[in-house]
Parts: sequence; structure tokens; C-alpha cells
Amino acid sequence: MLRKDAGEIGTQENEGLQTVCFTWRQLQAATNNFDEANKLGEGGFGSVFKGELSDGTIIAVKQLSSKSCQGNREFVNEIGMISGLNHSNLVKLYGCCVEKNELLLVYEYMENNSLALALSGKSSLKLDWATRQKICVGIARGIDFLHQGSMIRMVHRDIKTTNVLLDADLNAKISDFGLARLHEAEHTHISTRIAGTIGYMAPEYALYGQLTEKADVFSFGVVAMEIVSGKSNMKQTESSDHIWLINWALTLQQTGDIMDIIDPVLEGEFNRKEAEMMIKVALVCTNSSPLSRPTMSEAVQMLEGETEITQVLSDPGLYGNDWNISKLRGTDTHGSSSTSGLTDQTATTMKSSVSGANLYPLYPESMILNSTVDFSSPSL
Ligand SMILES: Nc1ncnc2c1ncn2[C@@H]1O[C@H](COP(=O)(O)OP(=O)(O)OP(=O)(O)O)[C@@H](O)[C@H]1O
Repeated sequence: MLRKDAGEIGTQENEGLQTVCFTWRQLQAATNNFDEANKLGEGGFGSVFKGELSDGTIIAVKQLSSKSCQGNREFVNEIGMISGLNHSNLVKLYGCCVEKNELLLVYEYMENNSLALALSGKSSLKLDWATRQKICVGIARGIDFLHQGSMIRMVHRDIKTTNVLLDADLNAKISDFGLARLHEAEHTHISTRIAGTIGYMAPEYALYGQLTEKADVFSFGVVAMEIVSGKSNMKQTESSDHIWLINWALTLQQTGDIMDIIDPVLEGEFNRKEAEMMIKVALVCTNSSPLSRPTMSEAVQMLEGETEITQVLSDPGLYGNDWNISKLRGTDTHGSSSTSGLTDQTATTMKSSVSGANLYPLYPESMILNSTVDFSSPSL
């Protein structure tokens, strides 16, 4: 697997880190000159192409717009750190190419595209319960590894179903880690740039730029709820009848049967204990207070049934039901035209320099309402 062919792949040493550097020609050959037919898709950072190296290794090449990185030296340095991370639930970053004014990342190829696609029903994949449980635990383990499993602590900042890829055996692997700024040494700090996606972002991060591991825990909770319900948290429409899954789950918990949230596609074929736990974990992880959210290793233990959850404080009105995308495109706090940089294509994704202040109008006053969900109630 990915032989280091001295003729083709170089390495660059920076501050003790070794980065595998591919040549432009090599990636050009691997992707058949970045042929449209090999294009896997387009994300907020740029296009992604499938390719094959001369040793037969299948790769995914991500073209980054040069604006997404600060400088080549820093870029290569960061790639060195990120490609040193090895975990079965992280997409392996093989290396990069910095040539011809282009920045390219070379990843292991994931055969089954993204979890978002699998859950959307638009792919031929059918995710049975056992697979969903494996995927959910895998994502939790991958995030836990980023938070505390290696020499560098990292907050992903953009955990969502499109950033979870599935390999040939439907193992979940997290992608795009490290593309946002690496987590600094302090436990809590204020980030001046927000990199996240509406619908998944923890309120304290979206509002105040306060970035800790608990921001990823929140996003993971949303993803877990999407896995169990088979529904996207963020329907990309401008309609105001958008369903905020967590609100729906809390409403069901209080007024109906929380198990109604389970994906009907499963036709009742699921492990009840695991499904209940996944819902509870989703709710406890999306608590509006970061302190009340578990750590990712606690979430792993909960999902595996090793830890009980009794009660969670949460917010049914977290994002308010009057929330819709058109507000994103509207005016900022100063009443001028939006500076969020959102385009029609990426209306739900904020990648770059969006200041927390611009996001404030998104969160109505109802988000400060708290209510207690008691998991000992008979409906769960
Ligand atoms: N390693 C990979 N193997 C196979 N397909 C991939 C790989 N990385 C990305 N893709 C596919 O390429 C497309 C674009 O991915 P990319 O990560 O750039 O954007 P995204 O995650 O869809 O959106 P965003 O940039 O907003 O996070 C997606 O369809 C994704 O599934």
C-alpha cells in the first residue's frame, strides 16, 4: 500500500516532521489530468478527484483553493502532523502536493462515499441497524482519538455527515480533520475564525467563537440523531418548516413516544436498547451547556452500554422554530448586507472568515430556555 517510490514521491522535513510530497505530474497522471470523469465531487475547499498511483493505490485528491491555507511552509508542516495521525476511524491522509500555485491533499480512497449520501436514500446502500451502530461508535472513536488519542490535540470543528466517509466494509472514517486550525494548548480559547456548518455548530462556538472539544461533541450529537432517524438535520431549502431534529426529539420525548424518531426505513428491525442509547447520547451531546455534554470517550462508553445516562438538561427552543436559511442571507447585526460569504451553493456551510457577531441574529431568544428531560420517564 502506497510504496514510497523514490522516483516519484519526495518527502520534506520541517521541524522534525516528515511530509510525503507528491509531484504535480504524478497526481496529473493518477487522475488522468484531473478528468471530469474522475471527479468525485466538490466541497467547500475545492474539487475532489479519484486517482490511481503507479503502484495501484487508489487515492482521492482534494484541490484546495490557495486561499484556504496561510502559506506553503506552514501548510506542509500541518500536513506532516495530520498525516502522522493513524486511526481506523480517520481517513488516512497520504500527503500533499504544493506546486504550480496549487495545494493538493492526497487521501486514501473511500469506496462508499459519505454517510450523508447513504442516509439520504439516494445511494444503493441500505444501512441496517447493526451497521448504523458500528458507524456511530466508529465516529465517536475517531473524534475521541482527535481529542486525546495522539500527541496533538485537535478539535475537528466541522463534524457532519458529509465529513464521515464509508469504506468498502462500511466502516466510518472521519475526513477533513486538521483543515481547520489545529487546537492550541489551552483548554479553552476564543477562535477568531469560525469554521463549521449551520445545523451542526455548538451555540457557544457559533455565537462567541468559544472553541473546545465540546463543540465537536455537540456536532456529533446531531450526527447521531441523523443516524438513528435517517433524516438530515439540515434540509437545504428555504422553507420555514425545516425540522431541527433535536427539537423534534425533545418534543417527542415530552409529548409522545421518542422511539417514533427511529428511521421508518428500518421497518422496526433494530436493537431497542442500542437505539434508545443512541438517542440519549444524541440529546446529552447536544446540551446547550458545553459543561453538561460528555467527553467523546464518555460518549463511546455510553454507546457501548458501559455507562448509564439518567438525566440531561437541554433546550427544546435551541434554534427556535422560526429559524430558516433566508435569515442567514439577510442582514448582519449592523443592518448591512450579509458579510457571511455564503453562496447559494454552500448556503449551509461556512468555511472561512465568518465572525461570530454576524451569526447572532440566527439565535432567537428562545435558545436561553432550558428544560429538563428525564430519561427515567416511561416513554424512553
Ligand atoms: N477520501 C475520499 N474518498 C472518496 N470520496 C471522497 C473522499 N474525500 C471526499 N470525497 C467525496 O468528494 C466529494 C467532496 O468532498 P469534500 O470533502 O470536498 O466536501 P464535502 O465534505 O462534501 O463538503 P464540505 O466541504 O462542505 O465539507 C464528496 O462527495 C465526498 O464524498
